[in-house]
Amino acid sequence: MNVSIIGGGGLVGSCAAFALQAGGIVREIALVDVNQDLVEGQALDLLHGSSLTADQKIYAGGTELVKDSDVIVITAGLRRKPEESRLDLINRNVALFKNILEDVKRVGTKPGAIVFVVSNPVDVLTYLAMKELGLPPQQVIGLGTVLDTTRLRSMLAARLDVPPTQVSTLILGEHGDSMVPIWSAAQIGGLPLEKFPGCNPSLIAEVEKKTRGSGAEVIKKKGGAGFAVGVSIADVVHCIALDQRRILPVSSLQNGAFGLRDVCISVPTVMGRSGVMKHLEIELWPKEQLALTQSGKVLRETVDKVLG
Ligand SMILES: NC(=O)C1=CN([C@@H]2O[C@H](COP(=O)(O)OP(=O)(O)OC[C@H]3O[C@@H](n4cnc5c(N)ncnc54)[C@H](O)[C@@H]3O)[C@@H](O)[C@H]2O)C=CC1
Ligand SMILES: CC(=O)C(=O)O
Repeated sequence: MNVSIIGGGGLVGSCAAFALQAGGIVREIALVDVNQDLVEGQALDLLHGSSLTADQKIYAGGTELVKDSDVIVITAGLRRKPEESRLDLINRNVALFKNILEDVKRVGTKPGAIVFVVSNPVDVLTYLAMKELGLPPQQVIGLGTVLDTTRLRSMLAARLDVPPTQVSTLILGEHGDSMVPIWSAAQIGGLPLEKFPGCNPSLIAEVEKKTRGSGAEVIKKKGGAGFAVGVSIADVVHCIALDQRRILPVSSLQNGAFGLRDVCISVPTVMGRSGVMKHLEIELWPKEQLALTQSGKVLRETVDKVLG
């Protein structure tokens, strides 16, 4: 498995590369960035630790490297400011992103390669990538609400003093202001969250509020998310590499699940070596379904504006 990261010199791209190195599952990690010195420095720094991690090839170069990749991760792009929404970034990031897609098209991709978008606004840019690259929709995904979901799980675990890996909750919808926590399906160690000792509605509301604001909080305090988004990206790449067929809230083109159509948005998605294998639909609480429908509408309207 050969993975390239376009934007690999930046914070998100380099943290993803480090998480992939620590994971030791993928064989090659290629870092691509317009900032040559920075990306060469990142690759060198990673390479220096490779005798203590796994037998991987790690190197930097230009966009031509993506033609040999099984997964092409795109993290290149501008960061939002703390007071900006992810959708506000659209005006600043679309032109840059279209140039990257042109470059990828020019060098070409391997048959079956998965394009994995992380740059924001991720759902809109995933749709753009799917349209511009002309790849089958199952081969184009976005990180969607994978990061939001791990943030929610981790903060709920800390608040209830339980191991984070025992928390099973999900956020669906937009990676942005209209994200939808699915409390109806939340469990801890197989027990329903609402009956879990110490849990109550005000604790749930507090954790939800913290999760919604956590991206902006990290930007304000350290400039942008790195470690958590890095491990989130690696988790999705490992699921693809090992054909694990796990259910992940990645963003992908919808064709009817939860009433969502012609929009890239996060729903429970079975992910394997071929990319998106299946979208799973369950009955939600009516207010959750309504919020998911609304989230899809927000994204559809933005896509209409961007694509004219
Ligand atoms: N989907 C998600 O959950 C998350 C998405 N993000 C998004 O990821 C993106 C990157 O964030 P950071 O890494 O913090 O920014 P950064 O500024 O640290 O890195 C961006 C990198 O992209 C490179 N770049 C710019 N244009 C390029 C091009 N045409 N080709 C190749 N490389 C290019 C820059 O040289 C820079 O190294 C932002 O859009 C941010 O909003 C960040 C965190 C979470
Ligand atoms: C930047 C961003 O999207 C986040 O940290 O959630």
